[in-house]
Amino acid sequence: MSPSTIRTKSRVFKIVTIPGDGIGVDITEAAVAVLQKLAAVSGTFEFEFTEKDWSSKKYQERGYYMPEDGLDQLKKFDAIYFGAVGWPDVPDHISLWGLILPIRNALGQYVNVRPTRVLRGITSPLKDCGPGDLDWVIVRENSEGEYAGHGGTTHGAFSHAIATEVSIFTRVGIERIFRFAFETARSRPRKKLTMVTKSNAQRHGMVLWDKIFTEITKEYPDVETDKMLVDAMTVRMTLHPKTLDTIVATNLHADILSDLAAALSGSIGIAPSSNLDPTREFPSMFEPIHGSAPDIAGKGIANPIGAFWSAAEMVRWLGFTEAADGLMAAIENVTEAEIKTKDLAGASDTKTVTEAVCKEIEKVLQK
Ligand SMILES: NC(=O)C1=CN([C@@H]2O[C@H](COP(=O)(O)OP(=O)(O)OC[C@H]3O[C@@H](n4cnc5c(N)ncnc54)[C@H](O)[C@@H]3O)[C@@H](O)[C@H]2O)C=CC1
Ligand SMILES: CC(=O)C(=O)O
Ligand SMILES: [K+]
Ligand SMILES: [Mn+2]
Repeated sequence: MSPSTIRTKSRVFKIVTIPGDGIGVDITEAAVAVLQKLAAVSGTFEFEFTEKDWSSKKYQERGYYMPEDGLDQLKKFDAIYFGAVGWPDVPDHISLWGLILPIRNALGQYVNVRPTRVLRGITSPLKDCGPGDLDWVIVRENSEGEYAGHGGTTHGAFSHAIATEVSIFTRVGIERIFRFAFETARSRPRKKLTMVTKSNAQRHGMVLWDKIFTEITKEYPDVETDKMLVDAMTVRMTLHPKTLDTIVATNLHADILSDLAAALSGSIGIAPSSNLDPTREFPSMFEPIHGSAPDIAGKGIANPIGAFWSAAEMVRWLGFTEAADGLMAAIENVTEAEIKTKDLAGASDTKTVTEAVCKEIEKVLQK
């Protein structure tokens, strides 16, 4: 079959990949292989991948992470697949603010969705916590709050150095993230939303956060709600995981809680994230929640499951629910068969897990 005949049968999605640094490179390569297999087996869509070499290594060579028109380049694609950015020889605030944070901000990706559950075949560090006992979606505010980027440093070289890091909370930003969280909660069987705050100590931004939550709650009478202070939330997540379903939190709080959630579900290497522009004006970006893991980079042992789950979420966002569900089933068949990386107490490397998932995709989707 010539490429033109394939194109008349299926939709071609233009995906830009940014592998970045460390294990970001390994897991992006693995995710692309799995996405290609999924497209081939499903036959209803195709991917055309373009890779950008934007990374800390290139930053050191060229003096920039993205070229000046980098954000405009990204806007031409249907979706962005991201690995991780950050490397020990570049300060972490330079790498984050050179690549990932400008993308999230400039492309209107004000939501970061981070689902977590105990997959089949994976053991939670919590006792008596199997599949179904921990099944959460963390909705992270992804555009403002503690990561607004406002602040400055003066007298930096002196003993009286001063630095500010100003959290920004806007009515527009708070309303839109709560509405998204309520819609997410409403779409899930339990229709339950827990709001995380710290309005006891943070008496301005978090008080506005709480006030607007009370207002928006009235729009969703069918959703059960409760409210947790973030410190106590860590206790509830650990001791009473079954009592939680959908969770909404600020940029910093959700960043921390989602790493904890991943660890409680078995490993940080499993957890996915979707940086979404719900208006769909701009492309959304999909990436595992973990970073570049310099301690295991180059060893071929990174867990690719978080990358595959993120790929599944991308496929779902593009409108292919059956293929996304099929990919998740393939992943869980592989974890259940004990084909797992070291972080999950397994003995398989990245490549072996990737090949096993590709094989399962054929079994699950080629009926
Ligand atoms: N979105 C992004 O690009 C993110 C970037 N970072 C950056 O990544 C760099 C490293 O940050 P860390 O705090 O060490 O966090 P990290 O998530 O890279 O690693 C934390 C620990 O988890 C392990 N780990 C992470 N992913 C794994 C996987 N797929 N399989 C097996 N083990 C895995 C690592 O080996 C390490 O022991 C920093 O430069 C940081 O700024 C951190 C988080 C997100
Ligand atoms: C930067 C980071 O840690 C995150 O987005 O999860
Ligand atoms: K990442
Ligand atoms: Mn994080």
